[in-house]
Amino acid sequence: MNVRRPKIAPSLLSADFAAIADQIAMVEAAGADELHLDTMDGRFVPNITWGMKIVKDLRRLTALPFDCHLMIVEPERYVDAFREAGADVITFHYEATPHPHRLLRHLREIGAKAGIAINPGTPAAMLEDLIEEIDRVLVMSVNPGFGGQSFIERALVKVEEVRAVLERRNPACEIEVDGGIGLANIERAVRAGADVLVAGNSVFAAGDPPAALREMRSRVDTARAASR
Ligand SMILES: O=C(CO)[C@@H](O)[C@H](O)COP(=O)(O)O
Repeated sequence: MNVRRPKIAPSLLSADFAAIADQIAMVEAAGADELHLDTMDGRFVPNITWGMKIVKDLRRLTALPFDCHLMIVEPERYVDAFREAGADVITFHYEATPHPHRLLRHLREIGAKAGIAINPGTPAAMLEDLIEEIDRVLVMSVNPGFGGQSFIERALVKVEEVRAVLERRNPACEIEVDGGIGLANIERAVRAGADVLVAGNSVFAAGDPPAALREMRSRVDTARAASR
């Protein structure tokens, strides 16, 4: 049974980068467990965000773990640089490389937590031969590329499927859910088996972001206690 305390990871994609130091300090003070940093290349996804330089500069602002989600083609070309820039968890997309097994092993070799993400159209079963190599499975609950999209309910079934396999073969591995997470679904995501909840717009676009984060924290803890 999974008894870990779920983590909440505000997604900086939705933050105001003109005031990024304040935005990070705000979510850190409100209890964020880690920060989610989305790198997009305009090829794997239609949007473009930031690279290693930004990660390296942000690293100086906080000791919170950095969860770097690479929505890029050929992620193997860049993971070492993201690690050197300060990434703690590096998550690449199953759909973005022909060699996910090799890349997962490499991530552990360079001292990163090895994360792998699956798009809404990718079945959980595609991870079957990788399970023991993974530290974190990221189940996308929107199609990657943009913040503020609607949550795809089917993702919860996928979280349950992944949790069932992990319980048998790799119980230390975490499950992260990313996209459209907010008060309407965060408890259900925890009950399905999620350990890490990424929240972009539901935190940074809220009228009172610290209050929104604290409410999520409270609901997440209640949901985990009830599912024990
Ligand atoms: O990876 C992505 C989007 O592709 C996410 O990390 C978003 O940043 C989540 O934002 P919200 O859906 O929570 O607003």
